[in-house]
Amino acid sequence: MVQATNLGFPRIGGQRETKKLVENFWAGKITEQALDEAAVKLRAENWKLQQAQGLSQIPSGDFSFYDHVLDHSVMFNVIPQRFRHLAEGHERNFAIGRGIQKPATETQEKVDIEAQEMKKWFDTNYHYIVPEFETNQTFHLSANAKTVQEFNEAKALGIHTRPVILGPLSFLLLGKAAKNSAGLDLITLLPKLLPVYEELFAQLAAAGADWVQIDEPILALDISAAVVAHFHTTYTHLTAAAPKLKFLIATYFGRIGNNVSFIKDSGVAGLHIDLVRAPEQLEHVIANIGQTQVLSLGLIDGRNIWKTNLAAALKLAETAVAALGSDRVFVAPSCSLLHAPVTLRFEKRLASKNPELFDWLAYSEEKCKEVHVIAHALNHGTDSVKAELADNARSIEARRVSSHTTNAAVRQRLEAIVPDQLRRRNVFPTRQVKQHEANPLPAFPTTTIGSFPQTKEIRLARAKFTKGEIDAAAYHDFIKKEIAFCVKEQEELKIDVLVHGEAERNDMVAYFGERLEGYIFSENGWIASYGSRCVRPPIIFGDVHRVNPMTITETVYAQSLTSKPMKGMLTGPVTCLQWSFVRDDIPRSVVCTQLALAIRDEVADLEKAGIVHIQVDEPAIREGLPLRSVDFDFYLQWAVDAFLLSTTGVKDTTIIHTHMCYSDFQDIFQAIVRMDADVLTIENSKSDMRILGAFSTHGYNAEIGPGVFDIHSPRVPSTHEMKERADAMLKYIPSRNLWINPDCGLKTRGWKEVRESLTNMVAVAEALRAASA
Ligand SMILES: CN1c2c(nc(N)[nH]c2=O)NC[C@@H]1CNc1ccc(C(=O)N[C@@H](CCC(=O)N[C@@H](CCC(=O)N[C@@H](CCC(=O)O)C(=O)O)C(=O)O)C(=O)O)cc1
Ligand SMILES: N[C@@H](CCS)C(=O)O
Ligand SMILES: [Zn+2]
Repeated sequence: MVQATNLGFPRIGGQRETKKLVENFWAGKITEQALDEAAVKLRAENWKLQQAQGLSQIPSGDFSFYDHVLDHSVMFNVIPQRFRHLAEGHERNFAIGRGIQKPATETQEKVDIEAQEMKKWFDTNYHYIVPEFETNQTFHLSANAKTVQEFNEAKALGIHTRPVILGPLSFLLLGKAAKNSAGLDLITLLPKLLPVYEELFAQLAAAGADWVQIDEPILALDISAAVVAHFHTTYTHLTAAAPKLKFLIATYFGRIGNNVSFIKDSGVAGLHIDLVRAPEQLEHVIANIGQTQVLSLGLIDGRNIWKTNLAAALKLAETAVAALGSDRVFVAPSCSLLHAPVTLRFEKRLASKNPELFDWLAYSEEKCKEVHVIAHALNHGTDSVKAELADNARSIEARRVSSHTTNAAVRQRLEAIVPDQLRRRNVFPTRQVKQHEANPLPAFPTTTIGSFPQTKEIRLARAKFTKGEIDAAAYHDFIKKEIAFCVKEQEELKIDVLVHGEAERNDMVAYFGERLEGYIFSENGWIASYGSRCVRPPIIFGDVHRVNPMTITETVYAQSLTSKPMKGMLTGPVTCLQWSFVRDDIPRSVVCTQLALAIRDEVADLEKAGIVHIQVDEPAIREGLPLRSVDFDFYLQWAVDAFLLSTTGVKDTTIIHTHMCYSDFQDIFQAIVRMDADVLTIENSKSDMRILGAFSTHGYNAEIGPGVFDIHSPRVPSTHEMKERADAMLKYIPSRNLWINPDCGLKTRGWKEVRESLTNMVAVAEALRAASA
C-alpha cells in the first residue's frame, strides 16, 4: 500500500494561536503552565486535522514555540556558555533566541546576554537559530526529550506518529563554532554527538515508534565527498544501533544529486525527495536506492499555495510505483508545511469576493487532502477518487485559461526593455562627487533602515480601518500623526538622513502587493518567519503592474516636516518576488521584471517629487540564491538586472540606497558590486568583520553602512560596544564611505529601547567625527 504522509505541519495555529500565546507569556500575561497546556491542545488539533484528511503517517516533534533548530540544540545540550547559568525552561530557550536584559535588583545582578545568531533556513523566509558549538562540546539528551514527549502525547490520543528530528550532519554543519572555539572543525564533533542520537532512538523505540523521519536538508547543497562519506558511516552506524526503527532520510528544497550515493547500503529504510523543485531527479534516485528502500515522493508544493495538478502528480507517482511497487512508495508534500499557511477555512473574504481565484488555492489542510487523494488513487484506482480528481482538473483548467492572468500592455513593456534602462548615466565615483556637492552631509552620516516601532496602536488603527470601524480619512489622519511623531523623534535624536517610519505599512512586501495589479491578498495566509513573528505573503496570480503611486503621499508629507533629507523607502523587485506566493505558470524571472518596472515608476515619481535619497530594499536577494552553485549565475543575472531596472532611471545626484540583511554575502559579492547602489546598508552586527575586508577585495568602492547593532533583540547596545564595531569597520572602509546605522528596520522594537539605542548610536558618529576633526 502506498502511504499518505506528511513531513511537518505549521505550528502557528489556524489563527496564529501560538504566536499570541508566546507573546502573552513574554508580556507576563500567562504562566508557563498555561502556555504548555495550550500547546498540548494545539498539537492535538494538528494531529487530528491531518488524520481527518486521511494521512497514515503524521509527523510529531514538529511543534515549536520559537524555532525547531533551537529546540533541537537544547534537547542535545548545545547551549552556549553565556546562557548556562539560567534556569532550564522556556524562559532560557526564549533568551537564547531573543537575548535577555534585566536591570540589577537587590537580590540579583544585572543580566545582559546577546541572542544567538539567526539565519535564513535555506532559500526560505523562515529563520533558524544557529547552533553554537564549542571545542570541548559535550552532548547529552535532556530529561523528557521533546521528541519522545510529543510522540507519547500523540500516542495517548491514539495517534501513532512519525517523529521528526534534525539529522546529525545537518545539525552540525548548519551550526557554527562559538566565539571561544574559533577554528573548530564541526565535523570532528560527530563521534561525541552520535551516542546521544542513539539514546534518543532507544527511547523512541521503547515508546513504540517505528518510522522516524530524519531531516538532512544539507543533502540538497553542494557538499564535499568527505561529508557524503560521513553520511555513509553515520547512518550505517545509527541504523545498526537502532534495529527496531525505520529511518526515513528527508531532503527538500532541491535535488539530492550525487549525494544519493550513500543511501543504498546505509541501512536506512527510506528517502524523501522534493519532486516539486526537482521533478527530473526521480529516475536517477530510483536507480540509486537499494532494493527494499522506500521512496517518499514530495509531490505537493509545500512552499506555495496553488492547488496541485493532481493528474500530473499522479503520473509521476505511477512511474515510481511501477518501478518500486506500492509498498515502497510514500506520497508527501515536497517539504514541511511550515512554509505554507494553515487552512483555507478562515479565508472568508476571498471565498466570497473572489471565488474564481479562491478555487485555485490549497493551504496545508487542503494539501494534506491532496496527498491522500493521490495515495488513494494509487492504491484503489483513479475511479475511487473520481469526483476529487474531476474537481481538481476543473480548477486547474480554469486557472490555465483564465483571462485574468495576462495583461498585453505589461507583456509589451517587457519586450521593449533596452540595455540602457539597466545602467546609471555615470559611474559611482563621478556620481559621488556630484552627490556630496549637491547634498552635503556630515562625515559618518547616521540613518535608519526605514521602519520605526509598529506599535499596538498602529496595528489596532489599521485593524479598525480594515474592519470598517474607522473611515479612510480618520485612518490617514492617524498615520499622518504617526509620521509627524516619528520625524520629530529623529530630529531630536539628531539623525542625519530621516525616514518617515513606515507606520502605514502592515509589511514591507504585503503593502506593495496590496497596491499593485496582479496581486491578491489573503486574510489569514500567515506563515512563520522567526520566533513568534509571522508574515502573510501576498499572492501574485497575474501580470504585475502599477496603476497609481504607492508611497509618494507619505514621503512628501514627511519631507515637508523637516529641512533634513527624507529617504524614500521602497521594497525591491527580488524581495517582493521572494516574499510573495508567486504564480507558477510563468518563469520567476519574468514576474521579477514586471515588479521591477513597477518599482522603476515609483522611483521616478519620488525623484520628481524632490526626494533625493531613495532606498530600494533587497534583503531577500541572497535568500533567492539557488542551493547549487551551478545555478547561481543564471539567478544572479536576472535578479540584479531587475534591481538595476528599478533603480537606474534617475539623475546622478539622486542617491540610491539599498539594504540587505540576514545575508551570507560571500556568494554574491560580484552581484552586489553590479547592483551599483550609492549606499549599501547591511547586517553586520553579529557577523565577522572579515566580511567587510571581502567587500573591498571584490572592488566595492561605494558608501556602506554595516549595522552597528542588532535590531532583533530588545537589548540596548552601549555606545562603547557600537564604537568598537565602527572602529573595526574603519580598518576596512575608507572613512568618507562609512555610514552609521542599525542592522535592519526597527518595527519590532518598542520606542523606549529605540530611543536609547539610537541615542547611543548617534553618539558613536559624534565620537568618530570628533576623533577625525
Ligand atoms: C524584514 N523581515 C521581513 C520578512 N518578510 C516579510 N514579508 N516582511 C518583513 O518585514 N522576512 C525577513 C524579516 C523578518 N522579520 C519580520 C519582522 C516583523 C514581522 C512582524 O512584525 N510580523 C507581524 C505581522 C505583520 C503584519 O502583517 N501586520 C498586520 C496585521 C497585524 C495583526 O495581526 N493585527 C491584529 C489586530 C491588531 C492587534 O491586535 O495587534 C489582527 O489582525 O488580529 C498589520 O500591521 O496591519 C506579526 O505580528 O508577526 C515579521 C517578520
Ligand atoms: N525598510 C525595511 C527593511 C527591512 S529588511 C524596514 O526598515 O523594516
Ligand atoms: Zn532588513
